[in-house]
Formats: sequence, C-alpha cells, structure tokens
Amino acid sequence: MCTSVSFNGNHHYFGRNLDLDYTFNQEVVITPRNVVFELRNGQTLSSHFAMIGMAVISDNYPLYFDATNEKGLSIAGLNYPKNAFYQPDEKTENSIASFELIPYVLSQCTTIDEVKSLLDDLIITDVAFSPEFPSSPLHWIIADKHAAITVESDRDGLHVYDNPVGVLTNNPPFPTQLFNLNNYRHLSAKTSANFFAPQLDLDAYSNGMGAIGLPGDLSSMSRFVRATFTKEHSLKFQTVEEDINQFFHILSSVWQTKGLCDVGEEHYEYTIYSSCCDTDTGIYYYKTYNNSQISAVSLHHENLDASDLIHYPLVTKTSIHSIN
Ligand SMILES: C[C@H](CCC(=O)NCCS(=O)(=O)O)[C@H]1CC[C@H]2[C@@H]3[C@H](O)C[C@@H]4C[C@H](O)CC[C@]4(C)[C@H]3C[C@H](O)[C@]12C
Repeated sequence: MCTSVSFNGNHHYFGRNLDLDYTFNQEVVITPRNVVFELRNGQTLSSHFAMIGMAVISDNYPLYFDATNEKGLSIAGLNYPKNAFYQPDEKTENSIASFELIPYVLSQCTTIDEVKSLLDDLIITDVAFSPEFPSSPLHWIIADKHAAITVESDRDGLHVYDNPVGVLTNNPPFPTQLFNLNNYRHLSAKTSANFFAPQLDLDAYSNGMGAIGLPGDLSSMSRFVRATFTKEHSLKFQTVEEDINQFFHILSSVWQTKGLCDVGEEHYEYTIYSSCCDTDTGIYYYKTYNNSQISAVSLHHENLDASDLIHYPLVTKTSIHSIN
C-alpha cells in the first residue's frame, strides 16, 4: 500500500508513503539536465529539466518511484494491481514504457495543463526495463501547485482524471475512490449536535467525536478517506518548517506499523519511507521506518548541467537526540 499527497502551505509540497513488505536499494537520485534518456520508442531526451526523487539506479538509469522537477511538477507511481493494463510494445512516437513515464513527463512539462496535452494520445506499453525489473502495475498522481491529476492505464485505454483532493492510494480505480468519499460527508473535525435522537440525552463525552466512523484500517480505500480527511482539515502555518512537519503528520495518519499488515509467509507490509518534496525549493525531505529524523537533499545544491546521475543513499539508522 502506498499513499501520496499534494499539499499547499507557504510552499507547495508533494510526497508519499512507500508501503511494501520488501525494500529495493532505493536512494535519493538527482537527474541533471544533460543525462540522456534513450526512450524505448527510439526517441532521445538529451537536454531536459532536472529532477529529484526516490529511485533505484539500474544500468545507470533512474527507475523513479516519485520525483519532482526543477519547475515544481511532481509525480508518484503507486501500486494498481489487477487494474493496470499496458499496451503491447508498439514503438510509435506516442508510446512509452511504464517505467519511462516519470522521466518522460518531468523532463519536458512545467504544469498540469502541459502534462494533459502530453498525455492526450499517449500509449503506455508493458515493455520491461530488464528481466530483473519487469513492468509493474501502477497508476500515477501528477501535481503542480495549482492542480493534480490521476493517470490510469486500464484495459479500455488511458484515463486522465482531475484529482480535486490531491491524494492517491491504490485500488480501486480513482473514480470509485472519489465516489466513496460521499459516504463520509457527515464526518467533521467538530463534535456535532445530537442529530441521532435529540429527545435522548446523548453526551458528547469526548473531543474528536465528529470523526467517529473515519475508517482506521490499512486498506487502500480506507487510507484514501483518512488521508483526504486529514489533509482537508490540516491547519496552515507561519513557516516552511512547520509545513514540512505537518506534511509528515498527514502522511503518518496512514502510516503502516510493522506487524499490522500480514501478507503471508511472515512478511509484513510497512512504511519503508515517507517523503515530502518542497517543490518551490527542490528540497527532498524524507524519513525511513527506523529513522524518524528528517533528512534532506537539495536539487539546487548540485551542478544541474551535469550529465551523470547524482545519488545519496538513505540515512536509515535510528537517530536519538540524547538530552542528558
Ligand atoms: C510497489 C511500489 C508501490 C508500493 C505500493 O503501492 N504498494 C501497495 C501494495 S497493495 O496495492 O496495497 O497491495 C512501486 C512504486 C514504484 C515502483 C517501482 C518504480 O516504478 C520503478 C521500477 C519500475 C520497473 O518497471 C519495475 C521496478 C520498479 C523499481 C518499480 C517497483 C515497484 O512497482 C514500485 C516500488
């Protein structure tokens, strides 16, 4: 399971929880402008926008999980099993492999409107990156500071949906996730009056009773509701530091603790990392399961005209600030 969020505060922030029962050798990877992307359709992207995000590097290629470009556009791939359907390889100008979508979009677009035009007649193919990395069933959230969209490649073709909540989890398809929010329209951050039976003396015995019924489980539909509710009620703050902290709190509302999601054979899905990219500054913040301290890598501290990938292994060791 995974959850991704786009959030506006003093700046715009984009990030995700990566929830899985195993981990890749992912790192924070910066792709400078002159790293050449040889697309599987034969096209070459040689001079493009720089990007930063979480990726596995294989054969000198950044297989991004989520990333943001120097223009503040962001994208994350989330699991979409049994529904993602990619077309067979066509090698036409408008076809790209699923693993290419993130660099393809971020290398050339600055806004959601530009992304929509780029995706207009796009075909996503099931071409594998390599035998080690076959194509995986994903859907994507793409966001700038003004809007977000969800991109789903289903059996009946490519769908680009406006995403008014700026949240994405996993199955079912996005329109159903959005529709399901109707079932929770009565939830509130305030404790409501007694509409149940005003003639009965029903006591508001606790704060927080307005959100009774907010689903607390880890299923993707429940996480979608919980992350959206949390984001929608989130306060705005004075400083960027407070925003970043708040962003991680939003993600922690759907955080997965080891042991709670048994996927069989003594494997447990858990939140491997949470990220928050400040898309205004290009600083990628993250926490890992064992290290709750926020680490940061800055896009603009690097030579963005370089032609080689820059990568920083994750800081995963628990860090404790001892006081005495
Ligand atoms: C599995 C990851 C998503 C986590 C998630 O959504 N889990 C939910 C599980 S469930 O629905 O609730 O069952 C996704 C996110 C990004 C994916 C990776 C990126 O797309 C980059 C490459 C792409 C290659 O085609 C496959 C390997 C890969 C390295 C992908 C492996 C895997 O599919 C990742 C890591």
